[in-house]
Amino acid sequence: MAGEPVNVNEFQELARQALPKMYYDYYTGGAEDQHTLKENVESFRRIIIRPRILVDVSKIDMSTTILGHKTSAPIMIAPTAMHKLAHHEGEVATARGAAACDVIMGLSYMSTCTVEEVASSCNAVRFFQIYVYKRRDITALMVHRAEKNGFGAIILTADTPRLGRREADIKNKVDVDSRISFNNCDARIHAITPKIKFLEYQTLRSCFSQVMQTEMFMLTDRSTNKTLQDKGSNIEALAAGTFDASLCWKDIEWLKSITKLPILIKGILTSEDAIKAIEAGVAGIIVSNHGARQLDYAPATISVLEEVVHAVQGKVPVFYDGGVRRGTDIFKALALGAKAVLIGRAVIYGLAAKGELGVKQVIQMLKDEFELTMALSGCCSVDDITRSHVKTEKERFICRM
Ligand SMILES: Cc1cc2nc3c(=O)[nH]c(=O)nc-3n(C[C@H](O)[C@H](O)[C@H](O)COP(=O)(O)O)c2cc1C
Ligand SMILES: CCCCC(=O)C(=O)O
Repeated sequence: MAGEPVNVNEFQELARQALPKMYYDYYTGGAEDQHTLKENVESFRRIIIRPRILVDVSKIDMSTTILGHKTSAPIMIAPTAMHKLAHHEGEVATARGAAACDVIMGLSYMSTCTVEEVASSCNAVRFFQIYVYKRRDITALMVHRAEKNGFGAIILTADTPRLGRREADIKNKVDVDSRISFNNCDARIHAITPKIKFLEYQTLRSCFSQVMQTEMFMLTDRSTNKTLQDKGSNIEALAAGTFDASLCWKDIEWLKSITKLPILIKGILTSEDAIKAIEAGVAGIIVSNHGARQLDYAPATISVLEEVVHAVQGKVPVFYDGGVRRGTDIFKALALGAKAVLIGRAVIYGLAAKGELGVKQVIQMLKDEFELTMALSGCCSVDDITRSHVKTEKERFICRM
């Protein structure tokens, strides 16, 4: 590619060049046929913007407030795992990029920098995403560490009782570089499980096999005594061994009992679940299909946003993620009722291409595109963006009838 990247797709190409194939595939991939993966992006293309003209757009204000935090634009960093696979500075670089652009940083439970490192690296407003482990005590400790380190909310990811089937990862037998470990987990294990304090976490692989003895991970197929790594995705195996597939609605009560932080629930795709989430007392909903990495043939996220927004009736803010690659996508999601969007892969592409600078450039690019979209649509503030600014495919179809 000649010159500097001018859009997210060009950053994706730089990331492809920068990363070992195994990691690039992990970051970009979706589940099974990757039908939903394509639809997440394609469905945005089928929504048309209805611009208004002759509005004074000489001043555009993109800022908004998310759970009481003022932010420069309705954009957050989605929690995504293991940023050190993309860049040696990992989540610290991502958080600094977010801080530089004055947007909120979502930190993954499966991060390769600790909550303490991220907290001390910059002043980004940060939310902490959790998976709930079979070992609830471990998850509780992670929540307390996030709380102690000034995180502003807990994002409970609720669409991952098991990891989706990502076939590239299976083929690649995706594994993690031996210099990298889930630092958050390491520190946590040392802190709360004195019995295994003596263990050396030299490599992630040895971490896996050692921790297996504590029955947190079950990386060994007991019938053949072969590690799963010989068979398929190590990341899937990690999730299978640690994530609590019995997690259900009543557990939100448990989460509320261990933290005062507001809880956002991530992974809602239906009005039924949106209503349950409100009944459970969450502070906000993230409409998400996990970047199409979980259930293939789940709906494209943008196609169900409005259903959820209607069910929620303004009781809590509704956030959106999935397939956002352009400022116009952000505009469309807001027009359909989202308070803000979370950006997953696009940020990783920036990180892989250029570290902190790349994260900053990707977010800035999306902000610039969004600002231009607002101006060309006749919207001066995010509150000016209304449902009448877009037409969905269904509405266009009805018009033709
Ligand atoms: C490589 C990768 C890792 C992810 N890891 C996590 C994670 O650790 N926790 C989580 O809740 N979601 C995770 N997600 C899902 C994102 O938070 C988000 O829902 C998704 O990336 C949004 O779609 P997009 O990538 O098209 O923007 C991950 C997504 C990707 C692509
Ligand atoms: C065990 C790590 C899971 C990270 C994740 O959520 C994803 O890859 O989508």
